[in-house]
Amino acid sequence: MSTRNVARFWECGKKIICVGRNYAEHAKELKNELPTEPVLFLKPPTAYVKEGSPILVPHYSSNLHHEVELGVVVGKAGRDIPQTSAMQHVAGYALCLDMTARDVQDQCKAKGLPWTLAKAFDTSCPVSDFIPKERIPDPARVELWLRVNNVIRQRGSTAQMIFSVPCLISYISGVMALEEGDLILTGTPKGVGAVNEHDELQAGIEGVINMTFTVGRQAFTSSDI
Ligand SMILES: O=C([O-])CC(=O)C(=O)O
Ligand SMILES: [Mg+2]
Repeated sequence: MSTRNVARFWECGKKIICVGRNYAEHAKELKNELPTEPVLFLKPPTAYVKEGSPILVPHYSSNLHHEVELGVVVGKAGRDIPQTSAMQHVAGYALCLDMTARDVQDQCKAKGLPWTLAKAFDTSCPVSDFIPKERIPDPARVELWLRVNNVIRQRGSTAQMIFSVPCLISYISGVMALEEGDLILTGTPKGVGAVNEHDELQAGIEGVINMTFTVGRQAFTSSDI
C-alpha cells in the first residue's frame, strides 16, 4: 500500500481494532474492574464516517454515547511485534470517536453477549484526517477533548492510559496480524455521555487537530449503498 493510501486509511477497507477500559477513571465511571490485560473488540470498515457526514443513532438505540480516543494508524504489517520495535509499525495517528449504543451494550453485558450491536454499527467510527507521525512525537503526551453543543464533556491525557501504544501494538499483533491501513482505537478517558439528534459534537487533540460532527438518526429502510 502506498503512503498516499495510508493517509486515506478510512478508504482502505482495513480493520479497526478497539481497546476498552484503558483509562482507570473511565473504567470506574461505568463501574467496571480495571483490566489486567487489554480488552479488545472490532469495528468493520463500514463504521467509518468523515467530517461533512452525520453520525447516525442506530434505529435500535435510544442512548448513544460519545467516547473520544487517540487512533493509531498502522504503516507496516507485522505479527508478534515486540514492544521495543512497535513504534516502527506506526504511520501516524487520527482523532477518533468510538460511538457506543450504551443501552444496547448494557443489555449485551447482562446477557454475556458480544458488543457488536453496540459498537460496530454504520457511522460508529468518526475520524479526523490522517495525522503524520512527526506531528505527535510522543503518543503518551496527547491531550484529548470533546464538547457537545459547546459544553466540555471529556478532557484527558493519553499519559493516563493503562496500556501504552507500544504495549497495545505488541499485544494485538500477538492475536491477529496487523496490516497497513489498520486503525487502533486506544480507549477513552472519563466523561462519556449521551448525544441526541441535532447535537453538535466537537473534538480535538490540543494543538494538533479538531473536528466537528452533527448527530442524525438512522432510518430503518432498505437501500443500496
Ligand atoms: O465501552 C466502553 O466503555 C469500553 C471502551 O470502548 C473504552 O473504554 O473506550
Ligand atoms: Mg472506546
